[in-house]
Amino acid sequence: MSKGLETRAYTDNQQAFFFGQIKKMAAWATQTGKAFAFWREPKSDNIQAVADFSDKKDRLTDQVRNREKGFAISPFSQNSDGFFIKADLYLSQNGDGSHSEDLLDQIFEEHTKAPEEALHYHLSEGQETSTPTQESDYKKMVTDAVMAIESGKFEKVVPSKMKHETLPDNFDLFHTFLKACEKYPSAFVCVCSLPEVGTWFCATPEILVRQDEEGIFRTMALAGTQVADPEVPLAEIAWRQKEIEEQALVSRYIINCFKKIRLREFEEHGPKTVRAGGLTHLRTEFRVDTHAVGQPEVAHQMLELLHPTSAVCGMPKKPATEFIELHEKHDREFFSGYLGPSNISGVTAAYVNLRCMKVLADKAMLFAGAGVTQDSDPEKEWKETEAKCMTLLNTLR
Ligand SMILES: C=C(O[C@@H]1C=C(C(=O)O)C=C[C@H]1O)C(=O)O
Repeated sequence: MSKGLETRAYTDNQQAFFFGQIKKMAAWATQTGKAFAFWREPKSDNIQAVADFSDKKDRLTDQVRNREKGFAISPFSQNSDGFFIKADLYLSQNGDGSHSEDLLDQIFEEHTKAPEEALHYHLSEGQETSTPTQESDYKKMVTDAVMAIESGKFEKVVPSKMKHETLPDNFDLFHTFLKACEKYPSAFVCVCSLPEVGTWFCATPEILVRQDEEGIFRTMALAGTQVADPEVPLAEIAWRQKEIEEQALVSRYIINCFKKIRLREFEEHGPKTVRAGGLTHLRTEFRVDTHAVGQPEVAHQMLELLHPTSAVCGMPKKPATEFIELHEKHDREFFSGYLGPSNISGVTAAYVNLRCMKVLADKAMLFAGAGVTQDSDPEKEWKETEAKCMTLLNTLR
């Protein structure tokens, strides 16, 4: 098992101390205009955090490739850059973060006294006015998508919606984060907060790329969705042709990307039915031993080629993107983009920003999409997006 996936027992004191540090970091960073992120990787209990000391955030360019330590967040649109949060400060619950208590207190100064308050986070201006997607508009979009598919414009598209939820009076983002960590042990749970962007929170089931310190590269084709019936064992869940084809398209897309970088030796496992919160999906996992195949740059190369995958955009990519740009009334911003740690404890990972929300002062903007193919039913796709939104709504209510 790689270093990032260890689990350890923490004493209550250790935990309270570490959680206090994260709260102090967030208070200091928010009040001084610094970017920060904290996260927990799937099947790990190690919460990690980074903060960038600079006032102006770097646009995401070559930092991941250049092996800089930090945290990357990239939007859905390929026309705008993401951001890179440098790990000037790195905290890790398992003790890998190498900052002494004194040094941290010095950095956080007056913020050291207020760790009991609700977690502070950056707010972005300008988005509060965008209106949530109406059910009728979403269904019309699905109908239009099916027509476009029938007329041969593309094979698959993933229309999305945006939904508002009022935050509870006693809302505490850190508490919500911990609740999501507990409820969704297999998800990548993350808070990413920048003055330029605002604050995003996700509990996503989807790895875009992950390469660990042993050089093992992973990605996955995740698509096809059903609301999980806890009574039915995973092995007994049946899939319709529609979902099987939809997921196979994503697998094919990934294999094509491997071909583009002339990578022939990869392991393919699946498709298998997997649970993600209250949902089940079909998933094929891909694994490459980058040392054995002599291609150490697979993660960087694949990141450029994969994003956005047909799981969140469609196939072929260009006409599907055009459909999304033309039909969706909201700006996806960082929804269905990617985010994750870069060169932290030997791990570089980008997860697809799904089951996510943008956190505002008194409300959240939730985002969800559903893969539309020729056989899609507008009612079913709408219900699927509602079910996807429940992942985070269940941590708020
Ligand atoms: C687009 C989303 O999820 C993606 C789309 C899926 C689908 O269409 O069945 C399933 C998993 C994800 O790859 C989302 O969660 O908003």
